This record gives sequence, C-alpha cells and structure tokens, in this order.
Amino acid sequence: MEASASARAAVVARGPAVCSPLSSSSWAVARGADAARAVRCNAATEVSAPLLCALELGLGAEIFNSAEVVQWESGKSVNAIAAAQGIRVRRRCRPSHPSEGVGADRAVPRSVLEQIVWDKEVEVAQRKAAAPLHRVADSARRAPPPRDFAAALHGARARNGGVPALIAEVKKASPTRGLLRDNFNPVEIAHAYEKNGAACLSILTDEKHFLGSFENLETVSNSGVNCPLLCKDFVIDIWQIYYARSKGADAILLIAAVLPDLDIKYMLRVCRSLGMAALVEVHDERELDRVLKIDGVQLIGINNRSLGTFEVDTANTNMLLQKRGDIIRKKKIMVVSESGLFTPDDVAYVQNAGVAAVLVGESLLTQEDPGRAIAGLFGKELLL
Ligand SMILES: O=P(O)(O)OC[C@@H](O)[C@@H](O)c1c[nH]c2ccccc12
Repeated sequence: MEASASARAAVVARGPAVCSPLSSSSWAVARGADAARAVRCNAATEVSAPLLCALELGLGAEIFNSAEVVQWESGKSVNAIAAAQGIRVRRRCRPSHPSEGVGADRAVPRSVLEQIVWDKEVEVAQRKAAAPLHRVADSARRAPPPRDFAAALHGARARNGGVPALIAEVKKASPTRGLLRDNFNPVEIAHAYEKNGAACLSILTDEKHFLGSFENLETVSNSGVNCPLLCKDFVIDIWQIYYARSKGADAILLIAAVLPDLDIKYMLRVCRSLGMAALVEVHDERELDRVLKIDGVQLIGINNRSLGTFEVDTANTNMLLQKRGDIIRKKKIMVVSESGLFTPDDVAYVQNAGVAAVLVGESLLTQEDPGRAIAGLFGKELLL
C-alpha cells in the first residue's frame, strides 16, 4: 500500500498550510490508496494531528485508526500490538488484515466483549458506508456546542458536600440482566433523572446487546434536558465519536479493554478537537496503569463489572484507588465508580474510596420511578 511520490508531494505541499509542521515518520494511507487520500503522519505520539488535518482538508474518508498506522508501518498485526498491552479482545474485520482470525478461531468469540466488538466492527462498517466520515464530521461541527461534562460533575459534587455526582444511565437492557424495564421512555427517564439531581446522563447507543440507539441520544438531546450527555457505546473507530457528537453527545466512553494505547491517545485528540470529554474506562490494574501513562486523561471510570466475565464487585474501585490514588490525585484526574451500585452504603463505600462520581443504571431503571429512586440510592435528596 504505497502512495505515489506525487501523491505524497501533493499532500505535504497542502498539509502545512493548515496544520502544524509534521515530522517525517510514516504514512497513513486511506483504503483505496488514491492520491488525494494519502496523508502524511507521525505515528509516534502526534499521530492524530495529521489525521485531523486530513479531515480538515477533506481527505479523511477512510483513514485508519492510530494502531493501524503502526501496524501498517511495522508489519505487526494490530492484534499483536493489542495483546502486548494485555488486551484480550481480538479485532477481526481490519481491512488491512483480512486474513486474521480465519478458520475455527474466526467463528468463536472468546468472551461476550469480544462478540460485542466483532458485531460493532460490522455495524460501524455499514454505518460508514451509508454516511462517510467527512459528512459525519461536517454535521458534528455544525451541532450545537458541547456542554462541559467534567464541570457538571464538579459542580454537583460541590453542591452536595462531597457526595459523588451522579451520572444516571438511560439503558433499556443489558446482556446479563436482559430487559430492565418494559415501559422504556428515554426522554421521560432523562427528565426524571435531571429533576432529581443527576449531574450528567449516560445514554446507551449500542442496539444489538443493550437495545439502545442513536435515536435515543438524539431525542434526549433535543428534549430540553440540560445535563451533559455521555454516549455509551463500544468505540472502535473515530467515526463513532464524530457521529455521537452530531447526535448531541457531550462526552464519550473509551474502553481500555478494547482500545490499544495509541487509539486512546488518538481518540482523545479527536474528542478535544470537538470539545467533548472522554471517560476512559478501566477494570484492572494493568488497564489503569496504561491509562495513567497517557497525557490528557481527565476522567477515569473504574468499572466494577468485568466486561470479560460480567462479575461485579464494588471493592474493585476501592482496591484500584488504594493502589493508585496518589498518582490519580497528583494528576487531578476525576474518578467515576461504574456499575453495581444499589444502596446508600454502596455509594458511601466508593465515596470513601475517593471517587468524584458514580455511574448508575440498573438500580434506578428497575424501579417504578427511576427519578425518585435517586434519593433512595443516596439516602437523601440530591441538591440541584
Ligand atoms: O447498570 P449498572 O450496573 O448500574 O451499570 C451502569 C454502567 O456502569 C454499565 O452500564 C457500563 C459500564 N461500562 C459499560 C460499557 C458498556 C456498556 C455498559 C457499561
């Protein structure tokens, strides 16, 4: 996949007019490798800047994610790069490695998370075919400005005397629990959450495994709620970030169990360029250590649920904060405890562990009135 010399010259000639000067390191070449799509890029640390430039230039219809650039440059499979970082989820639909995961290996996902990611690869490919990146990026940039997700958490926590801020989740179903409620009206639930003191809302958009949708995100966003919105999905491609922004998301979830470091760095740059926050989710010490080495992470979610086994243990938040609390505080990173919180004792436990916020779905959604359930969860009404 070599870009022609004239293509390189053309891009390099156009690039610096819009972007900062680029060091010579590698080439990310769009699928199809035509001249107009060749993008010069530095694959070491600044990989996203040139790619963002490429978008500005209208070149970026099919640009690879960062880890793919390294793969392309080093000849290593992206799965080998991910595995070296402890990531157990394999990717299989990488266009540049169509032969990966053939045979028996290809047919059998090793975990629910791997199945979800494989389904997501198919979904994103189809969505991209229908709405190419440059078009989605255009509508993302035309969307109403994003609201400050982190500031909303900060403010709510300060108002409530240090009680963790609430990110309340709008989720119809989950792979482990099945349907969470029959009468699922995302707009009604969102307003009930906001009225009862939620600082931010998390909207599930994965359709296949959580019965969520981008329509839910969009209708909630257009319904007059003021809480910033987190798009909760399995992001594997920057296309999804632009799409989420175009549908009203103010923040997006990035899952360290799925994304190699370079993809996280790249995606953080994309978020920053759109004014969005990123909640970077970890479950274990290795993932947390990887994420703590990445500059610019402001929000870390500690998932009490393993996405591999789906077991939940709130002690996970405590354990990771005991081990890495010092460095987290030094870096002024806000921590969100995610999943499996049901009682005021659960909230007090993670509050004592040092979290700034909690992300709660099931325990609110399974109650008759999810808004009123908030006071039950915290043992008191939250101040607005
Ligand atoms: O419903 P719970 O147990 O309160 O959990 C909410 C949230 O943490 C959970 O939905 C979640 C955390 N990380 C995720 C990643 C993808 C999908 C869902 C999630």
